[in-house]
Amino acid sequence: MLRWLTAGESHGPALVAILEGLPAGVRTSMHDVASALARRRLGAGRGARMSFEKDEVEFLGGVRHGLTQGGPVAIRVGNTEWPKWEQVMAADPVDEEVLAGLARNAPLTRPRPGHADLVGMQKYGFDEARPVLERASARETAARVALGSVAQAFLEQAAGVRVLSHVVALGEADAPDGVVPLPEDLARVDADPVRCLDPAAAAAMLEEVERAHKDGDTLGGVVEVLAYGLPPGLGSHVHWDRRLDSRLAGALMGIQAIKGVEVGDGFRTARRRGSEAHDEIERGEDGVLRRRTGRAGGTEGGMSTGEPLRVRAAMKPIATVPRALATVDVQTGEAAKAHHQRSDVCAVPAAGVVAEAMVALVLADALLEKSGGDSVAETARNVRSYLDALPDF
Ligand SMILES: Cc1cc2nc3c(=O)[nH]c(=O)nc-3n(C[C@H](O)[C@H](O)[C@H](O)COP(=O)(O)O)c2cc1C
Ligand SMILES: C=C(O[C@@H]1CC(C(=O)O)=C[C@@H](OP(=O)(O)O)[C@H]1O)C(=O)O
Repeated sequence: MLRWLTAGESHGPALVAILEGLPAGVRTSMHDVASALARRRLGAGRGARMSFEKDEVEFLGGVRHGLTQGGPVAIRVGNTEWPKWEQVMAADPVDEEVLAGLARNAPLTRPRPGHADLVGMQKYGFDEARPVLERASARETAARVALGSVAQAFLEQAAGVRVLSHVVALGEADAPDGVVPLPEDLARVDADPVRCLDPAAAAAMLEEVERAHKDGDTLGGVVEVLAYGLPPGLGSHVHWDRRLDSRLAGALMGIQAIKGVEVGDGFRTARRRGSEAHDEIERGEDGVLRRRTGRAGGTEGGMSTGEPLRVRAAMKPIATVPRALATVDVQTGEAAKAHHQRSDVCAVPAAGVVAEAMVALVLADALLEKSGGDSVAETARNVRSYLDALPDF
C-alpha cells in the first residue's frame, strides 16, 4: 500500500511531503522534482506570487544516489519568501508588541466567500482567518506535485505508464471534442500558456483570462488527465473502496477548488442511449480484444481496461475575486467587503498539473496492489508475468 501525507502552511518556511510504500530502485532526482514543480507555477492567469516566490526542493530521506531505497521518501519544498513571514508564522511565541507592529499580521476578520475562512474559524475556534487560510491554500499542492513526480517515475519505470494532463475548458471557452494529447504531445501542451493543444481554443481561453483580468473577475475551468499504458485489472469490482474510479474521484475531489469529477464521457454519457453510450468490444488485426471507442474513459466495473484512462476535474472560479464579494466583518458584526490581496485570476492550467500528480499517486498505489514488488525490477517482472498469463480469449 502506498501512503502519502503533506504538512506545512502557505507562508511557512516549507512544505513537507512523505511517500511511504514505494519500492526501491525508482530513478528520481531533486532536479526532476523541481522541474515538475516549475510546471505547476506556469499558466496564464497566475498571480504575482508565482513569479517572485521560488520552490526549493530537497530530498530529506528515502533516496540515495538518484534511486529510492524502499523507505519513506521525504521531500521538503522550501519557500524563498519565508524571511518576510518569519515572525507572522513563527512556530514559537513572538512578543505581542512586535506582532502588533507588523502590517502582515493584521487580523483577517472579513472572511472570503468560497474559501475555508468562515467555516474554518467556526470549527477550530479562531477569531480571524489567518490560521485557516494558511493551510487551506493551494500552496499545499506543491507538495502533492513533488510526490506525484516520484509516483510518475515509478509508473513509467515499472510498467511504461505515462500520465499527462491538458485543459479542456476555461471559462466559457471549450476545446473541441477529440483533442486528446499523446505522451509525445506533452511538451507542446506545457508550452501553451493555457495548456491546450487546439490553437483556436487556446486563443479563446487566453482571451477569457485577459477579459476576466480586466473586469476584476476570476475564472474556473475543466482539466483532463490521461494515462497511457495501464495494464487491465487495476482496481476491482468487488468492493466500493477498491474501485479504481472511486479512488480517482476521491483524489481529484481532494484538490482545492475541484467541484466535479467525470470518468470518460461521464455526464454526457448519462444523456445518451445505451446503444451509443458504451465501448463495443472487437478483435483487432493483431488478434487482441479491444474497445472500439473510449467513452468509458478506460475503466469498466471499477477496473482499468487497458485502454487509455481519461478523467476530468471541474475547478470553480478563484474565490478571491478582485471586485471583492460581500461578507460580514466578524469583529464588528457589520456588512463588509471580503479581504483581497493579489491572487490568481485563473489557476486551471496549474490545476491540471496537480490533477496529474493525484492520478499518478492513485495509479501507483493500484499498480503496487496488483503487482507488488519491493524493487522496481520486481514490480516490472510481476507486471510482465501477469500480462503474459492473461487468458487468450
Ligand atoms: C493550483 C491552485 C491555485 C489556486 N490559487 C488560488 C488563488 O490564487 N486565490 C484563490 O482565492 N484561490 C486559489 N485557489 C483555490 C482555493 O485554494 C480554493 O478555492 C479554496 O481552498 C477553497 O476551495 P474548496 O471549497 O474546494 O475547499 C487555487 C487552487 C489551486 C488548485
Ligand atoms: C502560493 C500558491 O498559490 C496560492 C494559492 C492561494 C489559495 O488561496 O489557494 C492563494 C494565493 O496565495 P495568497 O494567499 O498569497 O494570495 C496563491 O498564490 C502556489 O500555488 O504555490
